[in-house]
Order: sequence, then C-alpha cells, then structure tokens
Amino acid sequence: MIRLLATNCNRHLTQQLPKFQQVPQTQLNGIRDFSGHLKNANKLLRVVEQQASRAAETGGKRILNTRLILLSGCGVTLGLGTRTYLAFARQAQCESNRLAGVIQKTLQQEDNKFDWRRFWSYLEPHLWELLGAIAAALIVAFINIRIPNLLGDLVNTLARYANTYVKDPLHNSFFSDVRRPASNLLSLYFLQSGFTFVYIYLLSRVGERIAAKLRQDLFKQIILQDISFFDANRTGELVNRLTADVQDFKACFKQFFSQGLRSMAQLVGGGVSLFLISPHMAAIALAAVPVVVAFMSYLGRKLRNLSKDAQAQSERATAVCEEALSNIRTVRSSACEYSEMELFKRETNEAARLAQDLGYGIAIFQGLTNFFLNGLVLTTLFMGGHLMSTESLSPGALMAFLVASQGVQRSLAQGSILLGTMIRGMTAGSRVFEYLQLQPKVELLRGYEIPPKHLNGEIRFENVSFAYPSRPDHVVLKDFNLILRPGQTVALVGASGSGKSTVAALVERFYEPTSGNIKLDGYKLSDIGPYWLRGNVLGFIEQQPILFATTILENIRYGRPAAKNEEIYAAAKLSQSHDFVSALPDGYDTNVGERGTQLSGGQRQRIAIARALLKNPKILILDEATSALDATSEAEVQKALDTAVLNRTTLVIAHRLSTIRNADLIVVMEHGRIVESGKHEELMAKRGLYYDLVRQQERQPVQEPQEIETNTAGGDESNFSTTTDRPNMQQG
Ligand SMILES: Nc1ncnc2c1ncn2[C@@H]1O[C@H](COP(=O)(O)OP(=O)(O)OP(=O)(O)O)[C@@H](O)[C@H]1O
Repeated sequence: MIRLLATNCNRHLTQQLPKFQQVPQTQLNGIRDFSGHLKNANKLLRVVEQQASRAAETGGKRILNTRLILLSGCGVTLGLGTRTYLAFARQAQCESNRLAGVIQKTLQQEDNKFDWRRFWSYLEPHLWELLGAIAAALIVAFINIRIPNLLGDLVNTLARYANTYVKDPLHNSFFSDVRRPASNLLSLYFLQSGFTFVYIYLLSRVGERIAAKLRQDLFKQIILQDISFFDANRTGELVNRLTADVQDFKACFKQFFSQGLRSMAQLVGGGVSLFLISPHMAAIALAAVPVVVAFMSYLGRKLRNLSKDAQAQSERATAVCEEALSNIRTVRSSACEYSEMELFKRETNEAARLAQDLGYGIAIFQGLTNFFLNGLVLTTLFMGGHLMSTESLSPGALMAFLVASQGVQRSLAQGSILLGTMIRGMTAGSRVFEYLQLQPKVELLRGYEIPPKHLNGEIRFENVSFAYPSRPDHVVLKDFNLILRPGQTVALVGASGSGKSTVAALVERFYEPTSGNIKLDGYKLSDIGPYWLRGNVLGFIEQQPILFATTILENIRYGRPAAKNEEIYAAAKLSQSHDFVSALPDGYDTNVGERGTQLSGGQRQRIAIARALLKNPKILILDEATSALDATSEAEVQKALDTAVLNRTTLVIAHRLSTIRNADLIVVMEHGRIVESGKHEELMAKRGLYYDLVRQQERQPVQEPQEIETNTAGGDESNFSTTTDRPNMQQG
C-alpha cells in the first residue's frame, strides 16, 4: 500500500517536473496556504526541499525522485491519513516543480553544451561563401597531398644525374628531363597560393560578419532583459561575454575552417598517399593512430572543463576592473585604490593559475604529440632505408613518403594546437549562446497603446503586493492601494527601505507585481506595451541621473530621439537649463564627459529634467530628484521641477519637506504599507506625523564621536561584499 501511494506520488511529481516553469509563484503560495494547517506535511516538505536542494547541487533528478519516493512513503507511515496525504502530495508536487526548476537551471549551467543548431543559424546566411572557402581549403589540401608525389618524381629524375658528370650542360638531356616534373610542381605551387588567398579571404569575411551579428544579437538580447536580470548579473561579466567570448569564438571559428579543415583533409589525403607509396611503412606508422585518438579525446574533455573554469574566472576579474573604473570617484574617495589593486591582482592571479593549468594540459598534449611524430620520421627513415637496401623502395618513393608523412605530421601538430583553440572557442560559444536564448518575461513591444485622446494619466494601485525576484521571500509591498488622479501631485514619504522607490519602479514596469493590479486610466499596466508606456507616458527623474559622454544637445535628445533642435531648446528652457548651457563656451555642443562628470550635480539634474520633459509625459516620477543636491542647486532644480509638474500627474518620492510642500496628497509609508495619508495641513494637525518621519531622516541626531577600533591586521568586520558575487576585498 505504502509502495503504491509512494509510486503514485512520485508519478505525479515526475509528470509535473517539465511544467514547473509555467506554475506561477502565486499558485504555489496558494497551495502552500491551503495546506498550511498540515504541519506534519510541511515538516516533511522542508525535508524534501533540503534533500532536493542537495540533489540539485549534485545535479541529479534521479536522487530527487528517489528521495521523494522515500519521503512520501514516510508521510504515509507517519499516519497522515488519506486527506492529509493527498494534500501533502499536491503540495509536494508543486514543491517538486519548483525544485525541478532549480535542478534544471543547475543542470543547464553545469551542462552548458554547445548549441549546434543555433550555430548553424549563424552559418546559414553565409553558406555559399563558406562552401567556397571550404572548397578552396580542400583544394589546397589536395594540392599539398599531390606535392610529395611530384617532388618524388623530381627527386627520381635528379637521382639519375646524381653521380653523372655533365660535360656540356647545354647539350645533355637534364633540362628536358627536369622541365616536366619541375613545371608540374611550379603550377601546383601557383595554384596552392591562389587558393590559399581565396579561402583565407572568404573565411575572414564570414568570421567577421558572424562575430558582428553575434555581438549585435547578444547586445539586443541583453538590453531587452528584465531589470531583474541586471540585478542578478554584473555589468563586467556581461561586457566580457560581448567582447572576449565573441572574440574567442570568432578566432576559433576561423582557425577551425582555415587550418583545421585543411589539416584534416591533409591528414586523410596524406594517409591515403602514404598507403599508395608504401603500404608496408604506412601500416606501421598508422598503427599508433587509435592510441593517439583515444588520448586526444580524453585530454580534450579534461581541457574543456579547465577552459570553462579559466574563462569564468577571467570574467570575474574583468568585472572587478570594470566596476572599479566605472565607479572611480567612489574608489578614490574611499581611498580604496590599493585594495582594488589587490582584489584585481587576486582575481587575475587565479585566472592566470587556471589558464596555466590549461596551458599545462595543452603542453603535455603537444609534447607527447611531437614525440610521437618525430618517432614517426625516425621509423620511416629506418624502415625506408631497410626497404631501399633490399631494393623494394626507390629513393624518390622514400622522399615522397617522408614529405607526405611530414605533411601528416604537420597536420597532427596543428591539430593539437587547434584542439586548445577549439576548446576555448566552443566554451566561449556556449557562453554566448546561453544568453542568446534568454527571453525576457516582459516583452518590450507587446501590449496595447492608449489613444492620446483617452490618455488622462490616472494611476491606480489595487491591492498590490510585491517581492523582488532576487529576494522572493522578502515582501516589499503588501496590499498596497493608491490612486494618483490626473494632474495631481502625490508625495511618498517614509523611512528608508519602506518601499517608496519600489512603487515608482512598478509604475515604470521595471518589475511586475506579485499580486494585485496597477492600472493606467483603467487599463491594466501589465497589458500596456512597456516601450510605449516609457517612451510616451512616463517621465522619470532619479536622484543621480546619468548622462552619456556626448553633447548636451544629444543628452537631452535622448528623451525623444526624433525631437527637433527647437523642441530641445524649449525643454531646456522649461527645465531652467537654457541659461547655464548658453553660457558654456560650446553651448549645447558641450561634451559632458563620462557620465556627465564635467557638469555640476544640479546642472546634470536639470539636463535630466529637460530630457524627461522633451517627451511631454502625462506622468512624472521624481525619485528623490533633489536630495543629492546642495541648498543652492536644490533651489534651482526645484524651480525647474515646479514648472515641470504643472498639469501632469506626478509621483514624488521625497526625503525633504521642500519637495512635498505643494503636493496635493502626502502618503506616509512604512514597511511597504500606507500608514497615513492626507494633505500637508491635515498631516500636520495629526501630531505632525509625517514631519516626524521626514525629520527623522533630515535631521539625524549628531552622534557623539566614538572611537573606532581599527584593526590593522584586517578582521572579519572590515570585509565586505556587495549584493552580487563581488569577491571579498580581504583574503580568506
Ligand atoms: N533590486 C532590488 N532587489 C532586491 N531587493 C531590493 C531591490 N531594491 C530594493 N530592494 C529592497 O526593497 C526594500 C524597499 O526598497 P526601496 O528602495 O523601495 O525603499 P525606499 O523607501 O525607496 O528607500 P530609500 O528612501 O532609502 O530610497 C528594501 O528592503 C530594499 O532592500
């Protein structure tokens, strides 16, 4: 009976495994709630979860299934009863779905195979050029196979004159004898160089075009990902895939087709001609080939793993470097240059160590290959000499055999070098393809657009709950309800971490609510096209806007790329930027430097406001737009904002009173919930509630200076790591 139930449960679980990804988290939560009273089942589930996570770590679905059979058996023996058991089975089923996803992901990462189908989709458009290159490379290989025979003919001709003293060179038959084999050889040399040019040129064209297309597609795929993807991946690592990995892949591709294909053809053709020249000697030479092939495939597998680790580590080192350089001001102001150097050193040393291991493996392989090949030459000479002494082989045939075997030798030697490149290239390729297949959950262009005449700019939050995908257990907003009426300014205040910016991020559709709805003019935000929404309805001004390293004109135009210059000047005037921009020597053509560092914070902010106003948005979101500024700049920017918000629905996330004084509604948030709301005066009347909250942040009590114990040896306390997997600054 137990067995039957356990098998039944397991069958359910196994059937559900592939469907996992379609089961929404809410459903899982629902089922969890439904059987929340089943404490015993829950206890068991925790065990299941632990076991399954361990199974995921070890990468085995089978282990999971076996454990589930055992555990469901346990569930029954514990006497949970049929109803309980069924609830348990259902819950376990969903849990297993979730865990199967974890396992699948783990397995995918582990078993990141090279996607040949996708590779083919990149090759296909260049098929004719590629076939041309392959044909030319094969012709070169064929010519290379023919050359030893013709050389043999020439040597045989020359050998006839080896011990002959030529009295009258003009009247002996040497030239007429030599002309034919020599001219045959010359025309082959000529053809060989012509076809070499053709295949190298064609391959380079195909390789470069594929690499460019790969980079474009990868960039497109990355830039279209959900914001949560960027929460989970570091910029340096992404850039590394776009640059180093595509580069490695391209280099491997070119080498494989230029040298690899030729070497392979030469190997086969050379082998055949060796047999034709002297089957005896060829049989002896080729006897060792199976050993070499077995050895090659064994080492190839080992080297591929090593290469994967080395590339991942090099990516980590790039990420450290990229992060430090792009945040150079923070690094400098924190006096962290030397620790960054140390960190980079550690990461690059580790990358070097792994790359050295890889080099070590390749070196062993090449050394052994060389030994094998040289042994082959010696054996040929030894055997050939013996056959010549018994007159079963001519000197020309020995020469041809030697040259042909050297061709084979070169091909094998090249093959061993190529193996290293291939390993790197295929690893890089699979890393590129891995990101190419990612699909964002929210498609940028999908969804409808509200006709302009129906667009009023009303936002409603209806029982919205939300947890960030990277921290699903930490609920940031709970049953959040809020209405922003058209043209109204609503200010969100509250302690740090209470969820204010999250509200703004949800309006921007950077994330999707876990439950509940957000509506724009009665339409569900989730049904509206995010691209249209952000490009036409919303203007977003953040605390520290980032400008691009180009002119002020282009930076403002970023808000609406099709805007005319006159519209840009108008937006600049509206944002109080026109005067200071005109006073600059190059005016609107002034280059603002990387991230706009050549402008002051207040100027940057006003340019960002101009950028947002350029699209004439119905809704403005100001996320602490003035909190990073000093009093003078704040006053200037506030003036710009006061003009900007007129006739627009505005959501202000505020830390300072000055920014919310004119708000139509002030909403006080605490732990993801609204605790108080009303007009400025109303809230003042209610014990100055929001003043307290805001003041709490505005006027932090001055702390008594405390002596900070410094630990020169570097204790654990001074270690830090960021949310992503940035390595720890300190050793250990
Ligand atoms: N990208 C993210 N991934 C995971 N958790 C996040 C993310 N962004 C914010 N959080 C968490 O969500 C909670 C609310 O953050 P939010 O930024 O909305 O607060 P806030 O009220 O705007 O704070 P502040 O006033 O300090 O800007 C915090 O606990 C924060 O740690």
